[in-house]
Amino acid sequence: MKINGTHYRSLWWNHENNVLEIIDQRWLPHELRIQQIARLQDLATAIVEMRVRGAPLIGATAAYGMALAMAEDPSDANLDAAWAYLEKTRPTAINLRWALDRCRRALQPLAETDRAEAALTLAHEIADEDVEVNRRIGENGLALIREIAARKPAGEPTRLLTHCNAGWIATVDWGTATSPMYQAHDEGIALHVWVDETRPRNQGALTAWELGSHGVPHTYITDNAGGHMMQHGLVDMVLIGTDRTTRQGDVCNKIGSYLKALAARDNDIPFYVALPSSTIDWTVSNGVAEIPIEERDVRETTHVQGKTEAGAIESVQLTPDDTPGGNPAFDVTPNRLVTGLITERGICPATPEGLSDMFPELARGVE
Ligand SMILES: CSC[C@@H](O)[C@@H](O)C(=O)COP(=O)(O)O
Repeated sequence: MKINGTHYRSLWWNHENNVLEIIDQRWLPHELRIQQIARLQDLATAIVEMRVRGAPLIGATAAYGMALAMAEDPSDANLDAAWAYLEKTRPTAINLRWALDRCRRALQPLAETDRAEAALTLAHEIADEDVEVNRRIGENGLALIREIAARKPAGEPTRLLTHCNAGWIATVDWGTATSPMYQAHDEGIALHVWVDETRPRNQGALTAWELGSHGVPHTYITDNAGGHMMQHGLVDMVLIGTDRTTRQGDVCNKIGSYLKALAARDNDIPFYVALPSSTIDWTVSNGVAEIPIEERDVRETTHVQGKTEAGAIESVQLTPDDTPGGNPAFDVTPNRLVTGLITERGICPATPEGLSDMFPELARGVE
């Protein structure tokens, strides 16, 4: 999507210097900083520190990590070592393992001399595919928004609520939850998006920045405001992304998503989740019992980063000195609270049958 009129992806390969370039998201929305990455270790740090973040982008970044590793040492031992090293960078988003498995499967049978080039080609392929898949998710979600918009009184916008940042910078381009929003806006449908701040890391500020750059009307609200907005008829649909979706349709996403699903159910508001099939973990069923939830540094809860009046980006402490903090980064919304899953192939119910009918060949992979 565009930043100040220039089209960007969230990461790209610099062919001149043979390095990966990323947007370092720690400084957004206040500063656009690009980082060049030439070493596997730096790429892993970028994932751990959330310079790159969002499930699909983590997957694409990891594929470039495998390419950097193969350029350094294409041996079998290093192929396995790079897989293991990258796999432990973040535990919840399954796109990470999906991309690493795909790379290892493709590279293992090749001669060592061919691996570096093949790994880079594959990383480009994974990145390009992500863009196309998200564009299609947008088309499928757009059909839903059109239906809701058609029922609205003239002059009233369709009001969506989103949580976290499932936007273009959480993917290679388009985003998952935001892709239908961008496409609806571009088609001329009047939209208004309620953007949850998403404490503790405030990914809502990233979503607000994205939507603002594209001209989509939106309002940044506190995480606690959503239920109130729903009770007052101000939300037509909740639309979020996911980091891991189980084979029965449970959805693991940024902490706080579950509470929005509960409020949506209580108010009879459709709750949709947008995802590429690479976010489905066919090996797990019960999300609450089986998905590992990342526990992040408590400093993310006790401190907050923002821009001072003088324009400097600074971190300040919110809590008394030495306050113990807890920071589970994701939660699971059980499938019974999910109205539907918007995928690149279409919209399906969040049920075992819904998913296996939509992706029979993937579902069969573990049966
Ligand atoms: C298209 S991204 C979907 C999810 O990855 C997104 O909603 C999310 O939870 C991101 O978490 P983050 O911790 O910022 O990587």
